[in-house]
Amino acid sequence: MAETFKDLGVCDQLVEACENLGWKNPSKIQAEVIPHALHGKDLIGLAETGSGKTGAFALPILQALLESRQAFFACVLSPTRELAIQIADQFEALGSGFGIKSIVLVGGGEAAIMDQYIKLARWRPHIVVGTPGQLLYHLSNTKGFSLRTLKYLVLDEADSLLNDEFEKSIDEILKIVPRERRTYLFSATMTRKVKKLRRVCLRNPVKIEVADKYSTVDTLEQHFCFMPIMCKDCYLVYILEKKCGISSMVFTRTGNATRFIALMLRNLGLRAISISGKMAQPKRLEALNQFKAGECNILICTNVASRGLDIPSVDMVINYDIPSNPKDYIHRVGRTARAGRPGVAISLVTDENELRTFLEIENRLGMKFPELPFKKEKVLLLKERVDEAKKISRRTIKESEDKSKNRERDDVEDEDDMDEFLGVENGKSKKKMRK
Ligand SMILES: Nc1ncnc2c1ncn2[C@@H]1O[C@H](COP(=O)(O)OP(=O)(O)OP(=O)(O)O)[C@@H](O)[C@H]1O
Repeated sequence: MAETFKDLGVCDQLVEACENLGWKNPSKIQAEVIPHALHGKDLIGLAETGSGKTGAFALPILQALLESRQAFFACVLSPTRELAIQIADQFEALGSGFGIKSIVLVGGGEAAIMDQYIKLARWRPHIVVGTPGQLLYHLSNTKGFSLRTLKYLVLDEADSLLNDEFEKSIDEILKIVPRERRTYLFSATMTRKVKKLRRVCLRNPVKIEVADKYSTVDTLEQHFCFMPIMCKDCYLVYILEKKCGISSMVFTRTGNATRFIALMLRNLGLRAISISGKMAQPKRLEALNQFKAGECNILICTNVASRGLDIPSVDMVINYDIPSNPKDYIHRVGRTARAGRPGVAISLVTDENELRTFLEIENRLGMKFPELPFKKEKVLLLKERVDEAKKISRRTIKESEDKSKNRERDDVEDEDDMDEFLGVENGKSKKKMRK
């Protein structure tokens, strides 16, 4: 196997860019993928979380771009906004030294759309990274932006993008982009459903699997902990306090739970922050940046943060709620133990249902995880503090909900005053509009 990026055929400029990032040697997936990519092949790349898949597709695209520069040369699709931003950062880090421009097309309100609109029109970036919906929005609404000359299409987290949720938008995008292009699909968990893969119109793709279909990395220590649901928060706090100072991600099922748990932990003096799909984009980014910068060392999140996010400092992942399938488990726990580093994953199992799901996960991975030997009496010493913290969180949430209800009511009353002022007829039509 090739020892260096140069051996793989990577050009000197990009070898230097890799060195600047501290990438001395190619990772396994990079070593396998890059030569095929440089020979112009379509690719399906399957490798563990944190194994350098982004570099595996970014380097060949950048090399081709350096040979013939062109606006809107490549498009990378991602299922989440945060991942899209991260992929664009990687292209920038590797390519900005030679003037490669990339843009991120993700939702985030009118200001974001305007900013993207201006950049697309005036800047004409080489690399477009985005979520399918926002890319389609710009393809339909932004003058002068088209992917008619696109040379490379990448579906990162391809199995997620080929799911029902994105089916319509991906099909629309595939209709728009030229058939004469290179197509790359990458993920740590890939669909084997040929029908799904066929939709993407790959041409004699080379399939590179550096991992078994379902696997986690060797440097990840995995455990579970069984407890009655009533004590779950005490166990969470116990673990986080025991491992205080390290950086952790805690996964829950719902956005409401992320908010509640983050408040509870903060009331206990822990530096926690939450992120979920329910939050407005600027808040999501702000929370993520605070976590990345180490201002908060505990991120409470939903699956929105489970795929692709590369935050090297994450030491521990806690499944507060068990993920509903092995794939989600792999992506969640893959937020730690990245690029050869060590990491710990702990799953909190509270009832028979969760236990069944957890056993399924173990089966699919072909592993048995040890149970953490916590002394229940010791954990329950926390109960009073935790209950008090929960009470305060509930009150805080109720107060903020009441405040926003009052604000809404004030807005409606303001409109009613305006209706009165404008006359009944006008008022009626306004109310209709409001409905
Ligand atoms: N050749 C390399 N040498 C050292 N570090 C590398 C190399 N290639 C990539 N990395 C680093 O490894 C980390 C993980 O890379 P990346 O995010 O591309 O993983 P991934 O395989 O896409 O993971 P996931 O499946 O979770 O999306 C990043 O911090 C990246 O900078």
